[in-house]
Amino acid sequence: MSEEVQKVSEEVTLFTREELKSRNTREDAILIIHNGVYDVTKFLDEHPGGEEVLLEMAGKDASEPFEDVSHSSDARSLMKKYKVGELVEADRSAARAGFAPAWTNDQPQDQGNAWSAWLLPLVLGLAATVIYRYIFV
Ligand code: HEM
Repeated sequence: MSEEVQKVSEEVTLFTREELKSRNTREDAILIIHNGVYDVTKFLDEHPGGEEVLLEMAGKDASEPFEDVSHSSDARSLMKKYKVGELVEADRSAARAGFAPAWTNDQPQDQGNAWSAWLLPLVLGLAATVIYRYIFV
């Protein structure tokens, strides 16, 4: 089992962003999506969103526009068919914006906000109590 995994990982072709830059033509179109490298040359005609958008992003990182469109799970499994490799470690982007759970990075910030969220009602409550006592007692 572990041997099999080893074998698969050895077969992954690694690319640098630099060498992919020039692969932006109708005859040779690649996309970078979430650190994966996709050869979409044969997919240009079939893409439901049209070939223009793919050609516009060819040779570049299309992670953001890909997520902006909210592609279906069908689209996500279809893209596996066009995967030809991955970016070298040094060129990978750390954030997988579209896939990151919302709570991962925001937690400390949320806790900070929780404090100020408590403070305002507390001060307003105290002020209301003081005013009430001043007027009615
Ligand atoms: C290998 C990469 C890609 C695959 C396999 C793919 C696949 C698909 C599929 C199957 C659809 C039909 C709707 C759906 O199922 O979500 C679609 C729609 C679309 N895609 Fe892609 N796509 C890819 C990359 C991109 C990129 C990089 C962009 C933008 C630069 C893009 C822009 C669009 C647009 C604008 C639509 C039309 C949405 C609509 O009409 O509602 N796609 N794509």
